Amino acid sequence: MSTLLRRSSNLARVTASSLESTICPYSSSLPRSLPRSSRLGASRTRTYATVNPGDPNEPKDPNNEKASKTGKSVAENGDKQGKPARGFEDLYTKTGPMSPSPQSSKLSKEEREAVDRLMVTLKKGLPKSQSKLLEDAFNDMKRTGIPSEIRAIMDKLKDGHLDLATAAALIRMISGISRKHLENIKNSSASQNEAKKAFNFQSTSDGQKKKSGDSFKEFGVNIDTGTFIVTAIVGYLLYRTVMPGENSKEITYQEFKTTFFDKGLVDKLTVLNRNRVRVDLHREETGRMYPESPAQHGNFRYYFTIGSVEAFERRLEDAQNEIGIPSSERIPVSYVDEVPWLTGLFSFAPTLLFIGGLYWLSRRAGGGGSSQSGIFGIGKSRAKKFNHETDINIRFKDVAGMDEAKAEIMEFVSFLKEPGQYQRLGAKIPRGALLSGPPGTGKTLLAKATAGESGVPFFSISGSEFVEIFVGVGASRVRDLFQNARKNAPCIIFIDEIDAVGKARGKGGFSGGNDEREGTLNQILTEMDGFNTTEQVIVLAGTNRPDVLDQALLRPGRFDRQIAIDRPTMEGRKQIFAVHLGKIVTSENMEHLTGRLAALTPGFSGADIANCVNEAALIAARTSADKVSMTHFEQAIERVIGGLERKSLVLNPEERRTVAYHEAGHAICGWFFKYADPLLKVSIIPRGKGALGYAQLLPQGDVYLMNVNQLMDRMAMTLGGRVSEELHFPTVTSGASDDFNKVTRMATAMVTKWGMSTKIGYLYFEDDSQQQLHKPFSEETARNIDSEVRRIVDEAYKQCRELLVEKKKEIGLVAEELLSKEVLGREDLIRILGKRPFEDNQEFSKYFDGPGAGKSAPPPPPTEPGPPEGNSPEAPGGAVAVRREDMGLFR
Ligand SMILES: Nc1ncnc2c1ncn2[C@@H]1O[C@H](COP(=O)(O)OP(=O)(O)OP(=O)(O)O)[C@@H](O)[C@H]1O
Repeated sequence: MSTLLRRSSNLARVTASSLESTICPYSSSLPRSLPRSSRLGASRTRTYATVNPGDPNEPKDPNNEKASKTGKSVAENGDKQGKPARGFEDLYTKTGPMSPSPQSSKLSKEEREAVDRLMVTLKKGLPKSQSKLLEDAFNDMKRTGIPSEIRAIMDKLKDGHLDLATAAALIRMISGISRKHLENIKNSSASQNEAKKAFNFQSTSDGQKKKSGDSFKEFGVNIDTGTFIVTAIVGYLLYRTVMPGENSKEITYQEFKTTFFDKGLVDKLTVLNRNRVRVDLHREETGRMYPESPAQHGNFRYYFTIGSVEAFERRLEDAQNEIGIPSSERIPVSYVDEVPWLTGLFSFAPTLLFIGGLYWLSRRAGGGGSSQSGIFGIGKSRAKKFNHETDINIRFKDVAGMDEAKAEIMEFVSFLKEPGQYQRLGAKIPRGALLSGPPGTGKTLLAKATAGESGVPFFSISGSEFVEIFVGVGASRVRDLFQNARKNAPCIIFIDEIDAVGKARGKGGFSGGNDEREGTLNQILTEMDGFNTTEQVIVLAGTNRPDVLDQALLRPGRFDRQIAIDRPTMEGRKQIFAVHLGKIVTSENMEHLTGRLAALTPGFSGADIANCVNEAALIAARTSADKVSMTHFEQAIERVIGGLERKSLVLNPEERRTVAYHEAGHAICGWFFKYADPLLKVSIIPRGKGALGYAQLLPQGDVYLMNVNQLMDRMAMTLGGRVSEELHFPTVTSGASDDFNKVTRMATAMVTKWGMSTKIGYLYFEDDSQQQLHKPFSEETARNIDSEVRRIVDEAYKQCRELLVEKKKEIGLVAEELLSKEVLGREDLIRILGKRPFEDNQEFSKYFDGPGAGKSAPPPPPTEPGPPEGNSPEAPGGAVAVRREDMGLFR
């Protein structure tokens, strides 16, 4: 047989006979000669691979037919059957993002099968609704084919080429498809509904529904649809082209020669990158000879490796000479330097990364429940709009206390209600008001009440919501917010925590990179300037740190009014309790209850009070009580101040004894020092963090100033625990460390801030808490401060020791009773120690010694006006305001 093969004239015969004998032994209808012309084979192969839309053998799509009659494209017909895959429509129309080609290219059978396989794989990883969408997209694609431009690109890819121009065309086309798709869907409410259904998205519930925000929301949803289609196309292309296992097979040169070349099946050869040869076969002949072979499929190729091009050419030449192929019919060989697919893909990577990144950002920016989703909503304001008719039911009556602040802000209300009255007289209303004060003092509440009273919409946003990682987003959100507000005028904008964006510029310190924040602030400044005097938009802002704000914000014409809202006074607390107790079921006498609770909670903010009332109700519910009683309120306050009872913490008897004597020391001091605050309760039940016991002393009303006597008594009382330990035990414990901390800070403040040391004089030195490199005083002054602090503390110690030595027996009585009962109230102390030898403040006596006071169950919780520490905020005029955080328990 080998001799025969060497004779070229016998080739056809041998090939035919071998076919007859090995594959189709009974077929006599085979052509006697097989085509040698590679061109003929190639054209047949192409016809097989790509079915032309006009191919008479293809079943005719009625819509296509109709379309061709009317001159319309498939997409333009738009009915169910003929509708192209969503996102492809414009590729068939003149207005599409691509060149106006009305051509589409149907998928071949094998391509349809490949799409099915791909679909099965992809669907595995998708949720149901989305896999349905993907299936629809693929089915549409199978039904209507793919745009001819994509076909062209695929053909190129099939040939193994991926030049940059093709890659760019692909990207351009895909982005064109998705852009056009989005535009279409945005304009088409029908499509919106479909997308909504598919994704089961919730619609927003607020009143803005019809406004621009919503279209963005749906826009965001449809991005997904577009993405699916684009994904489908890219996935398909990649699948068809990248999966080498399906489309190619490596063989050796010997296999190539004996299996294909010698049998005349080779159509053409392509030398790739000078080291590999791709074999294109005559499909039909191969199919006949090897019906099982994948080589008969349109895009299947064999490859073999060569050592060098010269050697390959020589071998091929010899082989062709051997079988006698005339030079005119030699197998064509072409040479291609191609970018391998993976390399090509890598060159794609930046673009893909970019597209993926944008997509991811769009998802991220759309999160957080904002009314806009997608990258397109990133510059939109996230302010929540409260509708005055439905959402804001807060009025001034709900804001207790702060009468001055209310009076101040009332002017805004009357301007919004009756602007004419002001405008007639040529008065300009202040643009905005800055509400400043500690957390939870009711700033937001007051702003809401202002909106509620004036009956206008209320936009609420927090300063931090302006800030994004992108430069310019903050400013754009500010612009959007003010634009919205102008459209809804008259209205109120409330920017909470404005210090997040309103910090003084140029004070970034080492942090740098504050451009975005500054840009946002500048935009706020500009917008506030931008209102004309008749525009009824009031800007209210809240902050805990008015001191750090940029001065430009505070100048007249911007936040003209600065309203300081401090923690409520005794009277304020009563009113706030009254507001919150309104919702609670209790049979206590309201007047007495609110007064007593207010007395128990010096330094509490409105939010603390609201929390206490709620806690009390929870405690009552936990104990299945049918109403909330004084006991519950007191337990709640104790819990808020002292922390949770730590029942699991079991002290050994010796420790328990030490704690009892320590607390008894504090209690005796509180009882017998004239200027100490009256004692309310002593306990040796561990609570909160590290408190093994505590003595609770209650300030007689709100304290704003303290004199030297009060300070000395308080320091002496603070040292009472340690002194008692010294008097009753052979050694002392570490339990007094917190007391020493307080005493030292108090004495230091007396020396360095309050001018209470004659040696240092009337000087004020900043705290050293910021670890300044250079102390603002000399070494000598430092030594003097040290010695003065020491002297004051020593004096307090002496004072305390003198008292406790004298009252050693009483300490023992209190401590032993404490050991047996764990908690002693005021009544117990009166029983053990007799009446306090000093007159108590009337208000205090009314709630704690009066006729009603005894009724209240186990005495209440811990609070004690904190020592006027060095860092405690000072009220105007140097008065020291008592803050809740300054209040400590005498542990
Ligand atoms: N004067 C008040 N009257 C009634 N309730 C109050 C008052 N002040 C505060 N509250 C209660 O405290 C809660 C929190 O108050 P709000 O949010 O207004 O504090 P804020 O000053 O804005 O706090 P932050 O500075 O932390 O934002 C309110 O919802 C309300 O229940």
